[in-house]
Amino acid sequence: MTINLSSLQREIVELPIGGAVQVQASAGAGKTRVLTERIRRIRSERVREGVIGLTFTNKAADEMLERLQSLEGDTDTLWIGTIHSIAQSILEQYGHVIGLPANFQILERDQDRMEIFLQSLRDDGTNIDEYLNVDDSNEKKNRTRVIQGYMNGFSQIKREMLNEEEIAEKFSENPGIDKAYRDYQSALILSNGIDYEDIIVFAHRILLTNEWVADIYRARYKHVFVDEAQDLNKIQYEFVKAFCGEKIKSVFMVGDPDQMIYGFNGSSSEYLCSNFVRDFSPATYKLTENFRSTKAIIRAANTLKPNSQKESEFALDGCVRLTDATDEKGEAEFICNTIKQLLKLKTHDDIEGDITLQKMVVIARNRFIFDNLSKVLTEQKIEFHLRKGEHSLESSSIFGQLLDLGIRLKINPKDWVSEKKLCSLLKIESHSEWGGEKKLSEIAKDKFGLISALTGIYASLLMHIDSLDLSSPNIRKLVETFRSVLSDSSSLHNEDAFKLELELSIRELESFGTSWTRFKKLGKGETLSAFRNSSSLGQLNADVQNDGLMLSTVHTMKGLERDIVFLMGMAEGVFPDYRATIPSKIEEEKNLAFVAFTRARRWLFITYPNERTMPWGNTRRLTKSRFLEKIKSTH
Ligand SMILES: Nc1ncnc2c1ncn2[C@@H]1O[C@H](COP(=O)(O)OP(=O)(O)OP(=O)(O)O)[C@@H](O)[C@H]1O
Repeated sequence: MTINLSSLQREIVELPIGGAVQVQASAGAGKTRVLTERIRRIRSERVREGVIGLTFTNKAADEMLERLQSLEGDTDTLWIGTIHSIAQSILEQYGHVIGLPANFQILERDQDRMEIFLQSLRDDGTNIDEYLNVDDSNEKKNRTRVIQGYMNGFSQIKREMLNEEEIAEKFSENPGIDKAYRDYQSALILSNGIDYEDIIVFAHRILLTNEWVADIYRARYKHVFVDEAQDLNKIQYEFVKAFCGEKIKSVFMVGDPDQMIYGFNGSSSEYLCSNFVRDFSPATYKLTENFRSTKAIIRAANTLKPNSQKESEFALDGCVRLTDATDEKGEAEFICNTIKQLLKLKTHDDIEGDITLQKMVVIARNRFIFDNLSKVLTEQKIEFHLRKGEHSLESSSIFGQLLDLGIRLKINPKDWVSEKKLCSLLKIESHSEWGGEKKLSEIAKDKFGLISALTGIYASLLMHIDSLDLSSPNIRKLVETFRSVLSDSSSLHNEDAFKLELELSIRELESFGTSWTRFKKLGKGETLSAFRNSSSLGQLNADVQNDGLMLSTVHTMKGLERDIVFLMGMAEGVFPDYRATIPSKIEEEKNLAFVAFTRARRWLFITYPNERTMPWGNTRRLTKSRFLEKIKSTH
């Protein structure tokens, strides 16, 4: 297969193999194309040398794999995944060398990590429950925010690899944080849990302190690629560096500083632009030709980031339209009507093939902006779906929750957070403060306080989970058994609530089964623990049928493109977000707006309402977003 490459793109792909390369490329300049083509070239010339490709999202990893699908050769030495999943797999293999238990579990929910923190405070004699137990709801919120502030601090300490002195300096207004942090870490370890940041922190530690482990990987993978490298944070960058050590020099990083949108996660384009240059002395390239968008869109993007991109030789004129509406409903109606007109138009010289809903997307700064639009789309019978983020939805039926909690407990009996939740769901006494003693089958024999026609099924579910073989669980049998048990229960009651709960239980059981099938198909492992951790990292989300018009936040639209883009809610306070008050935050909002504009291939419709209804009923005047100051509608 031959792929079009510009002469500069080709030059990068053809660079001698072995050295480091940095590519800074603007939106639509073909970053992903250059990266995958270079991997293809290395794979064809150095058949035996493994390649590792690091991305930030599972979607990006899947897309890269798809583009490389036709590659010949040993696929065992092509390892494409998110930084987290690759680090996690190092932990699964070699966690023991730094004392990590084999059944460690990723605590992906904020709420679970918070529970661990609260317990560590209780153990330290702090009466945290009394502190949080206040009647005044505002005060309660404030106090919860204080606790959340600590949790954010812990993440920052890990991400930025702060030592004691640096912690004292950074958190000078909160001198207790260092001790709270150490207590939190001990409590996490006691429950065999690790949090997201720990995945990278621990993998980094393994590679740094055990050269022999790092050498095993380095013997296999000789070339490292990092996509969207503008989003690296410190620990992630250091992880890549530790992976390479002195032996791997062939490191290819590509990114666009104008699209750095994860500042809240400690990301900084400095790692791509400065640290990488300092540590690896790469050949450096800049790609500015935008192959994706029409002239009108490139002009609009350049109003935000002057001279960031050039039109490609073949760029069409395209169009950008700015429209305001009286209120949010008016804005939603305008979008719906325009969509209908476009569909009626059927074809246009600017668009290849028919104009369809699949060629369009509506983007907004946050998902709440879609409320009015969703209503109007439903009324007008226009099919749509909201693009989901990376993380799987939590179960909501009791059966689904028990399945999840039961499996967590089966893997890790020390997981007292799950035990507490499971007991509270079944309305039984928690066995002990710290859990870990009671087996699921014993819990199943308890007299549940939960009144439901399904309690017998819940008990047998726990027994069944308890009997699973940890190293090779028969999940298919579990799913089949309970699908038929649940289906047979439909005649037990006629109430709507019961039927709905039953339906949801079956759906959640089936999606659990689908995740297992995906886990096996992707060859992610055999054990129950690997299955759960893979699921925590969002690697097993089923490819849901996404029909009709896509609605997406800017963050979930990153890296994607559509012929026709609607960007709605472009008013001050919404975009930029009202919380962005300092210059660096405003700059990041501008990067987000830049990402939003540049998702469009042909036409961009930007809208904003002049008035907004607040949740308590009042209305508020809105003004046009500062990011539209220099935008002029084209016709
Ligand atoms: N040399 C080329 N000739 C024609 N089209 C190209 C060329 N290079 C890239 N493209 C097309 O331009 C679009 C953008 O490419 P790609 O997605 O690789 O860019 P990107 O730099 O990763 O974009 P972004 O960062 O904005 O998501 C794609 O539709 C791609 O097929």
